[in-house]
Amino acid sequence: MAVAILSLIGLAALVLYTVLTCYQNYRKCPQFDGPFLAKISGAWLFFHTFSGKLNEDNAALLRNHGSFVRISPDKVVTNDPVVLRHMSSPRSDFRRGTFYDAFSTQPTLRNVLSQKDEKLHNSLRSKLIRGYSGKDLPNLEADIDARIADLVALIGSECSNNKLIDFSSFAQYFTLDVLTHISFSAPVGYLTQNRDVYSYISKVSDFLQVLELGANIPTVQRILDSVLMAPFRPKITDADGMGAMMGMASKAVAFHYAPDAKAYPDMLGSFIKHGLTQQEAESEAMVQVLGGSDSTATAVRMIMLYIITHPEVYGKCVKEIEANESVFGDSISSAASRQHLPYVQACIKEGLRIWPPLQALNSKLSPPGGETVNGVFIPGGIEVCHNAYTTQRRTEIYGVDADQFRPERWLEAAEEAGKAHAASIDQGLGEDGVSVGAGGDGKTRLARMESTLELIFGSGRFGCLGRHIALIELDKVIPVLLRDFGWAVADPSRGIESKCFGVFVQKGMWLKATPRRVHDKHSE
Ligand code: HEM
Repeated sequence: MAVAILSLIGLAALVLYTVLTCYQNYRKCPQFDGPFLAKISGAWLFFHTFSGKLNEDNAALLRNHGSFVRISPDKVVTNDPVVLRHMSSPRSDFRRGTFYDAFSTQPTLRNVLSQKDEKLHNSLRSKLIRGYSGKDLPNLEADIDARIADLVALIGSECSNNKLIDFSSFAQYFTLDVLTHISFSAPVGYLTQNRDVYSYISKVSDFLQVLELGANIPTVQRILDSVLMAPFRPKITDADGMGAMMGMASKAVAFHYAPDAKAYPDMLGSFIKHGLTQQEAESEAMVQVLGGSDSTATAVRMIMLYIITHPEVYGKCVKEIEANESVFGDSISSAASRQHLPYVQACIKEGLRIWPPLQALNSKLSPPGGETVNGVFIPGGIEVCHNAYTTQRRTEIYGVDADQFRPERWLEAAEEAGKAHAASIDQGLGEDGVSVGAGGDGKTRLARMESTLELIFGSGRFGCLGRHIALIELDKVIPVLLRDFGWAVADPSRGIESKCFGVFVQKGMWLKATPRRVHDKHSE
């Protein structure tokens, strides 16, 4: 009897505690609407992150509830460009949210992506900026050309064996080889070996789901950072996966820091020149690979997929490239692509818009007293997250057909603004690497579209450092692939399998390629 009474009291206490916690959670920002479960606990966000389609679920909520929706007790998601730009602007009191805690390769060592202290972040950024902006990389384009030549040679050899191409893998082989080449002067050779070296891609794909759960749910991150999890963390001695890639980066760093090492004209060489320590360099090397390979691979895949599945668009691209054949060599420079291929450039922009390659929450924390931004009061201590999918489909910015892939919108807006064609989106990066987007207020439709598109790379003091490199890759590789091969989706009933864990895990993009041009392999 006594046991039964004690159990009942215990149960009642538990119920009371749960109810009080849920009520306290609810009170944090009751003014924002959202699913009931999200207002009282982190469960909604946990399950929707786990599902691999949080981006779409948040998009559906934003379509129903307006520009702010609550997705956990202290998190709201938005697609308001004014708010997004404000939070990252140099003088804003918003800070990085808990999201960024997940991106340290070791719990105690912060890198540029995970550093939340503003001063330390600024100082780190200033040491990295010349490497990322390409200013210290005299061979940047030539190195990318060499890897494009490998990609073309690989596709050519698969064609001659009459094989279908798994373009989802090839796109990532390409971006991994480019990044390891320009970062450490040592491409891994994914393309030449035509295989997932270190099983990096397959293992990291599984790891991304855990990474995203940690980024979105602080309790999960605390568990991942605990000593209990230490044995399961990637180590540089691992034979495969992320650990093996860290091992490779660590060797490259040691090589660069050796007492008798020469000054290499690569990103690591630039970081050393600007004062990065060896330990910091190891951590930054992994940010480059993790931050830059999946995102750019998704961009290459989706831009290609949208072009080749829109016959009229595809035809116009090929016509434009053929008309300019005489100005290109085997490779196509970024400048030539931007100057001579306005329609292809519009396709690149439209592809990045319709499918932003990174759709993570990138939460920013409101200042202690709260702040009113664009007419909305955000209480203190609330994390404001981004939904890139719907930001890039805002009809008042892109037009009523914003849900459609229609590259012409960029050329029409440019004509309206009295320009020959829409500029590349790589135009707004200041000397210090802080984006200087116009904001769009009172500007032409083109300026509003461009400054909104820029948000796919973040903005202001947190804007993507690798944007310039990613855009050069796209300027070059998309026209070369369209010039050198004819493309068709192998199974029209299936395009690509995609899961979103902030970055996309994409598989099964089977294409049929047909050579259109005889070319020599022109690598290195
Ligand atoms: C199309 C490709 C890419 C997209 C869409 C993209 C997007 C982004 C976004 C949204 C952020 C976070 C912004 C924020 O926190 O608010 C970011 C940060 C970052 N990205 Fe990229 N990125 C791309 C390619 C790359 C590449 C190729 C590299 C490396 C070469 C790279 C390196 C970085 C770094 C280092 C940061 C952290 C910057 C900082 O904290 O100051 N990214 N990127």
